[in-house]
Amino acid sequence: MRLRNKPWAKDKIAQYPQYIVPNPEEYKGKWHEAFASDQPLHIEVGTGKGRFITEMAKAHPEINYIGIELFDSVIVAALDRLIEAELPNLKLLNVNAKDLAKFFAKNDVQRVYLNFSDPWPKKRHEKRRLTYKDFLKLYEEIMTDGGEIHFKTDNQGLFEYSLMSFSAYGLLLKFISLDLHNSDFEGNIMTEYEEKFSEKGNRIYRCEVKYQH
Ligand SMILES: C[S@@+](CC[C@H](N)C(=O)[O-])C[C@H]1O[C@@H](n2cnc3c(N)ncnc32)[C@H](O)[C@@H]1O
Repeated sequence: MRLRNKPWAKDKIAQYPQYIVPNPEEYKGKWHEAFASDQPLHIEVGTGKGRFITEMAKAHPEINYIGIELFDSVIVAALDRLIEAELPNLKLLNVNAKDLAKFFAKNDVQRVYLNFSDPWPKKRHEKRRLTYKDFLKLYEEIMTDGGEIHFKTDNQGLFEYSLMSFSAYGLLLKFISLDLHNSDFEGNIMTEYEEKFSEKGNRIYRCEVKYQH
């Protein structure tokens, strides 16, 4: 079933401007004002129902987090988690990642998380993949020099494509696991999709890459 934006979700989102920022362009270059703290900022692009970003914010109060999700009918589930957890270091944006440069300036962000991004397997949809070169350029435009992308997926085709895309862009590979759940990687936080796919027996791939300037 295709997820669409829903009026009931819009109404709910409008009630919580302290959690789902209604005017993110106003914080471009000054996100510390939105958080009232100058901590590093990590964002998750395609946050879905928000389990990963909420648990990360609980585990790392010294980092500020923003979860970015296109569909309001999905982000309301992340909003419910945030209302429950009342975390001062987490905010959500109901926007399209292709507009990231409208909301973030160079040096605003230290790290981008991509978890179980939609694979868009058809070649003609390559530009929609969140690891396509145009997105890598966009992340570079909003990150500090040496900023990192942490990426995980169960989709072997998307993982292989992304490794090639990272390499072609000149990103430095810092970490790779071809079977995350059978590795000694510590501190993994499961996303909703990760739980679903690993219960089916799918292998989880993970890598960390770094911009070199
Ligand atoms: C397959 S789901 C994974 C959700 C979550 N990260 C997880 O692992 O459970 C991918 C999510 O990314 C969102 N998404 C895809 N393209 C996006 C874009 N351009 N901007 C914002 N969100 C996007 C989708 O709406 C969807 O909720």
